[in-house]
Amino acid sequence: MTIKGKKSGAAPKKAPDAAGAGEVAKGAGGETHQVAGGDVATLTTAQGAPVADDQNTLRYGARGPALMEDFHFREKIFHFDHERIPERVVHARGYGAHGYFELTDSLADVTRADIFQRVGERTPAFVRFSTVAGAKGSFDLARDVRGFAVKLYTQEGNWDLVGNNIPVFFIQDAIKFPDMVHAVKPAPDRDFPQAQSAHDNFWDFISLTPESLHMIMWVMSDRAIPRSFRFMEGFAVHTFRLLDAQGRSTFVKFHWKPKLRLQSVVWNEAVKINGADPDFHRRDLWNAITSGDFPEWELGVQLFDEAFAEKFAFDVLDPTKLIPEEDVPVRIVGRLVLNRVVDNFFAETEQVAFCTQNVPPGIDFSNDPLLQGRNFSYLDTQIKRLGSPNFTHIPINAPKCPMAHFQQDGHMAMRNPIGRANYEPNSWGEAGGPREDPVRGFRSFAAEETGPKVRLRPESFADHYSQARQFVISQTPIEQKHIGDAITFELSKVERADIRARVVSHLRHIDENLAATVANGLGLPLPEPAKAARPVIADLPPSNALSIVRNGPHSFAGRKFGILLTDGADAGLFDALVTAAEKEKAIYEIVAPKIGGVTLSDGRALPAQQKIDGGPSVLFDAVAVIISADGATRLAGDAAARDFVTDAFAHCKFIGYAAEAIALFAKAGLADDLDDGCMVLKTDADVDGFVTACHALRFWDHEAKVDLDAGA
Ligand code: HEM
Repeated sequence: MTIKGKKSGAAPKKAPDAAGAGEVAKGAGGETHQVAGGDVATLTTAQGAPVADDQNTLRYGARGPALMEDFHFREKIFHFDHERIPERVVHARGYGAHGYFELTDSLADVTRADIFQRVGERTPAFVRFSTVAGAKGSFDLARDVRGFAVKLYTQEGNWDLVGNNIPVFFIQDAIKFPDMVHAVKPAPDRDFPQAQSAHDNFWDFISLTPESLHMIMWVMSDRAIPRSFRFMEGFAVHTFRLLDAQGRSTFVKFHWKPKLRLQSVVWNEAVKINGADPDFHRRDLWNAITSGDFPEWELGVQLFDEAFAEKFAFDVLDPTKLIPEEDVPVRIVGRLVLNRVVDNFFAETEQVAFCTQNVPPGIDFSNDPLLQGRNFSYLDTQIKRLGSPNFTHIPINAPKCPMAHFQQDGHMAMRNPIGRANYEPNSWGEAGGPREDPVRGFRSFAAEETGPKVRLRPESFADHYSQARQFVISQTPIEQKHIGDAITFELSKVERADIRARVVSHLRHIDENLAATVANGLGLPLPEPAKAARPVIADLPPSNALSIVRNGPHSFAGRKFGILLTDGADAGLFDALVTAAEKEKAIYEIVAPKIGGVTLSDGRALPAQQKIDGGPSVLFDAVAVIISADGATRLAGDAAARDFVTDAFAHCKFIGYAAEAIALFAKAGLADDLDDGCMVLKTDADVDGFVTACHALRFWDHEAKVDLDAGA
């Protein structure tokens, strides 16, 4: 059959490109052709052949069928069809950045690890933060543990500190990990709820796994809804070993402490942030780094020996227990600075592969059964996820130190050993490739182990409640209230009443007030206490290090003001606020009725960063409402503007306002509630006072005035 049509490849007419990319031409169908030339590169196929037309498939006649001969189309579509790889089975949603670790205090006395020898030396680092349960496309403010995985490219091999923002874990033995993860992920029949633990399966598992109760207290606290990655701690959780040149061992727990100190949001706010900006945490990290405000953490170590381990009330191999900082102080030995965003999300953040077994000489494992299982799991899952054992060839995973080995071939091998010898021992002398190094090489701690081969949980792991209790009593009253609210909320989503009651039966061992609050919030008779495997140690002292509020920021640096402006807003007040904010190293965004901005009282035009309905107050740490009388009257009729102030109030944020704003507060129902957390701004001194007040985390008194949670 003959199909009539125009010849393909007729050159379109060119004109300068409005988008600034060379010349632009319109094709016969009106489609846009941007044309290479000057500094603009030529588009090619993956084989390097220059492409003439990327808008039209090759076809027989303008309206005829596509031709199989079109290698450019086939290559482009086939590659697109294969773009996806499996997401991580846990921690699927994550965000990474580059930086460095700098040693500030040598650990040469206890370890031969090269990274800990020379004060002032910098080691390149890559960090990936994540949520655990949600899919890759879920939202940032899920109530969840945050992953805090650090890859340190040391001169003696990559060291991965694959941690979380919580120092303990749900389970004591890795064999329970698939069950725990299945339970928290969406139910297999209905595939919901997404990125949430508030459902029957999760709480069923928890209620039958009392070892998880300590971790549960952390996850129900505000630790699980951090303000941003920049304001959270990181922990490697397990007890590791440091080994010196003689092979002597010191136990160690690793901590990351944020320079900006700790800050979280409140639950009602988290729920709204997820709607307003599901990328809240990743955007925050990206913006901080690209604006030069580099996030920073200190690396701390808790060092202890066998003698301490023997006398400690819990087993140091039990990952559901922490060692209070009051018992073993955290020694700061270095700092981690994130100073470069990725060039490409997939190439770096998605393809990075952390693994607990990646340790350099001088660092070693303990017998923690969770750690031992992790060492197996990560490598296995990454071969599946990245498709080949050669994922170590991907630049983000490759060591930055010299390396040589005889591993070869496999899918996507990028650098096979060169030369004739691909085995050892061999007779090829210097050309024979690498050899062992008994001095520099990795050596395991020569632990002497005895005992029968058994499946047996040690009795020293049997105390499930004492540290959970210690965590709760270490919180300030507002933080304790949040824990109660969170458990009540989560259990209110659990359909089976017996599961709700079983959870409360555990809480009775942790804190009777907490158990009573939750039971009351659920409308549940207080159940009998669960059968405890070990009596609770009720007199563990509170630890200040466990509270966020007690470790909150000392300034407003790195935090964000939302400044609501209208036309005619007081220019002097605005300038004073900006000056104070900049002095504080704070960030601010202008929120206005129109994204085009406002005209201030002195006639100056200012663009806005947010339109009022796209910039709710949940996106800010504190707000200022600098609006004219006319603006206040107009905004009083706008639901988004009213929400801006009522939410800021309900979420205990400091509010600074121009006197003219009162009409908006009145309409929002707040006029009678304005208290010390709401400051009228008239003078520069008022503005300074407001910014200083904002140093505190929140003005918690507001929470008593608003009914955020029916269970409270
Ligand atoms: C203290 C307990 C644990 C912590 C702190 C932890 C932490 C993490 C972190 C931070 C990630 C994300 C890494 C990244 O950003 O790519 C991750 C991923 C993962 N974890 Fe864990 N995890 C723990 C327990 C476990 C256990 C017990 C297992 C299995 C036995 C496990 C298996 C995995 C797997 C399979 C991945 C996905 C890795 C990948 O696809 O690259 N984790 N974990």
